[in-house]
Amino acid sequence: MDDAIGGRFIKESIIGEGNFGTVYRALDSTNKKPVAVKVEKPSIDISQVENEIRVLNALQGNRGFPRLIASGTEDGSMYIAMQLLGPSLEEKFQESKHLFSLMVVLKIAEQILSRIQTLHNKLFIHRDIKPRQFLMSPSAGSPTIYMIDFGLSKCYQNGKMGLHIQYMENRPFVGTANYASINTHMGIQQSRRDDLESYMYMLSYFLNGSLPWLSKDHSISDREIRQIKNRISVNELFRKGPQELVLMMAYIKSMAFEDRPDYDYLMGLIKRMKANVKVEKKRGISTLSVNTIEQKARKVRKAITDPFAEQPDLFKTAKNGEKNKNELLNPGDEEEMKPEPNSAECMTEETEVYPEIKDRNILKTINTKERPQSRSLDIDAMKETQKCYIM
Ligand SMILES: Nc1ncnc2c1ncn2[C@@H]1O[C@H](COP(=O)(O)OP(=O)(O)OP(=O)(O)O)[C@@H](O)[C@H]1O
Repeated sequence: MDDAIGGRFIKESIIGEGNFGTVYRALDSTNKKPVAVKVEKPSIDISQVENEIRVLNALQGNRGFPRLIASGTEDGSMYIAMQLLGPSLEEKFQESKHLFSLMVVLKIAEQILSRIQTLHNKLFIHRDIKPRQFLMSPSAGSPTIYMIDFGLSKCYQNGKMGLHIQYMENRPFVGTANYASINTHMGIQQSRRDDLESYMYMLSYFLNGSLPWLSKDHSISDREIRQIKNRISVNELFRKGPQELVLMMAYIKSMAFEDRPDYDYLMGLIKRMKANVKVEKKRGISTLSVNTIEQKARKVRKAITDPFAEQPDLFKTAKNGEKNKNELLNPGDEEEMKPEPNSAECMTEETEVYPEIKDRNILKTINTKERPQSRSLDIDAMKETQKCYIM
């Protein structure tokens, strides 16, 4: 028991090592059940785990977020014990040789949008959306995808009046370059729209098997990634998918800094694509048939300039009760999509809940194993997050 974290969690193996700590598979000595324990590196000046605990606390009881079991300090490092989850979407994607069917991508899209909506309803933005942050359910056959890693999350609503955080420029980079929004690259304060832009890059990655700025030898700089993102058209990014994906991206790119995303609009587009895939599958048409996509593209392209415009009814809806034969996710995930109630869970207090951060000029830029990526710790932003008082 000497080696047990917090005198309770017996380390079994390392399941993940991030920039800011190590995640262990451990045994909870109180009930002999396996858990995941994240222990922060002692060298971290500002505790991301502390931030993560606050956000995860607010999310407890919502589907698709790991259960918080315990937290504390071990040898001066913060730790968090949580529900043990399965492999990440990145691992699943690599296992399937970078090939997900369109239906699988759409099911992933549906679940992740729901997770983002829940997080946003709790008044937090994630700021590091990428395939590694989504883990499969630990039990085989369960369709639930979990969102993890809230170390960089931030409250986007300030003050008791519920005011949105202010638009700012020259912000230090926070996130992962490959999936960061263009505005994040440009140093613009992140808001809900940026989580959604990262989400769309993730969907493009799953659909195309890669992203135009991913380089195998990690030789590309963050600046070059931003330049390619700026250059590439939305049509190109989703050339292998239905044009609804282009509409989704066009809508997200049209959002203003403080805008509340229209999650229903986005979810509606995903559902329409899913229904169409089912119809096409029944008719024996490949869901990635270029001709089919081109035909639809011609009808939809006109509408792209106005993402709110009434769209032509491109897709017939699937018959009720139609069975879904899918490879990665099982039937029943519609159940997952029950709208999350709107609730305000983070509020700033005029007095700070956590101690003043002394050195405001520290900026850490830490490169991950998966270069080209950078993930930085923004002290000012962390301070703001620390001011988010969770009721
Ligand atoms: N609850 C969990 N169950 C199972 N595995 C987990 C769990 N939480 C994290 N992991 C694994 O540990 C890895 C690192 O976790 P996490 O992303 O939370 O840490 P991090 O230090 O912030 O990492 P990074 O800097 O790479 O984002 C994850 O990619 C995942 O594989």
